[in-house]
Amino acid sequence: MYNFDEIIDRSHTNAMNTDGFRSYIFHADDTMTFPYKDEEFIRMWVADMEFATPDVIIDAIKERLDKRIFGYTRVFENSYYEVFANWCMKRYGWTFDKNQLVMSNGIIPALFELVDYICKKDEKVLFLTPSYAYFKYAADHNSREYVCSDLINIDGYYTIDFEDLEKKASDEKTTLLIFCNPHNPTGRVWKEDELKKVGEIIEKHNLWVISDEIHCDLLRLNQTHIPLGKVMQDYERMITCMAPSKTFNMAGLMLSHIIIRDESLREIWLNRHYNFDNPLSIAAAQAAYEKGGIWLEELRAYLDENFRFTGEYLSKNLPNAKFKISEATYLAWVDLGAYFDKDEDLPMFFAYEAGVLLEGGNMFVDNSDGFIRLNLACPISMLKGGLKRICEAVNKKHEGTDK
Ligand SMILES: Cc1ncc(COP(=O)(O)O)c(C/N=C2\CONC2=O)c1O
Repeated sequence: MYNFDEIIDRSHTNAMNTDGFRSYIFHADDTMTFPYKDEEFIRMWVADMEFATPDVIIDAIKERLDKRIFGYTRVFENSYYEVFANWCMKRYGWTFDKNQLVMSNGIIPALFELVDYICKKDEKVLFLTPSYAYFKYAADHNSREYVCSDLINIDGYYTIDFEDLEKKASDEKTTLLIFCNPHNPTGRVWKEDELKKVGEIIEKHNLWVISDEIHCDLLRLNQTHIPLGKVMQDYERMITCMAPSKTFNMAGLMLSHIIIRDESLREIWLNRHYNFDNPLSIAAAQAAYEKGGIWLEELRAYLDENFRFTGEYLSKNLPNAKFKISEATYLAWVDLGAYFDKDEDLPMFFAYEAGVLLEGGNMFVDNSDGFIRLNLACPISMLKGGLKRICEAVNKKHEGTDK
């Protein structure tokens, strides 16, 4: 049994989570002050976990350290591919040809590059909203126009507006769909019928599609991930992005898998990459997929309980909040529209009034006003403290009103 209740001190580790919030959330420098000391904040924002990376991964890194030489390295041994391909087959019933796999030190940098390789200057990038903001930034960074298709929200359960998606996909200048599967921030796990409809639209309009599946292992226990590539087995204009970074809390090791089916696009990528990788990251990733399954199942059970607790706590203490337990990710997407005006800066409110760092609607491109996103990948004691502060701050704001 792993101890997910353990509070781990992350100070002096150059963690984005503890040291990067002023610039990332508030676009401010270190002179920005709050009524709370930095160490007094309860951090529920950036998507990494407060849990120790699995011991099997740490042991693999230590074993590689004992080899004592860290020269130029890339994945040469077939065992790496076999371990990852086996993981995909066992957990998703899907795999891919070894020659389609390239490595990237992150999915964000891969998105930034792929938009440039795929979309001509006057072409557009399409994605669903609310959205992880880096889909927008990948278009902005490359001076490509982006187009959003708003998801339909019915009492906190989000579905794809296929009519709107089709309409936007039919624009001949829209050539790339960035598809988030599972979806951040709504937590949806797209089902086979939904994926088939998306696939039909992609094929009909001959779109390129990047299926960003970074959250695909962080499922509630009753969910199963279906890669888009499994539904579109023969579609060449597809890139699938996966990584151990979210699953095993190793984003700082900067290793992700980009599976590029189209040979000419893969050639462009390889020609632009001096593609060496960090030997410690390779050792970590291989151990994760080879031996991390037991830890992952215990993590999933712990997260399911954190989600259950969150649902109960909010319904008791913030009855007008709308919240559906995410089908995947460790991110809770909570509609506080009943308590705040549309243009309220929610991250600022909760940092000042509750001492909680969280991400808020205006950080998810569009179709997200009045929402907060809470990272639940933390010990239950931390979660209880964060939820208590959040609810007290909202209720204090509304003291004397009927909300
Ligand atoms: C959908 C999605 N794609 C890519 C990434 C980042 O990939 P990387 O470059 O690390 O390989 C994230 C991380 N999501 C984060 C990170 O902090 N807050 C979030 O929502 C993500 O949610």
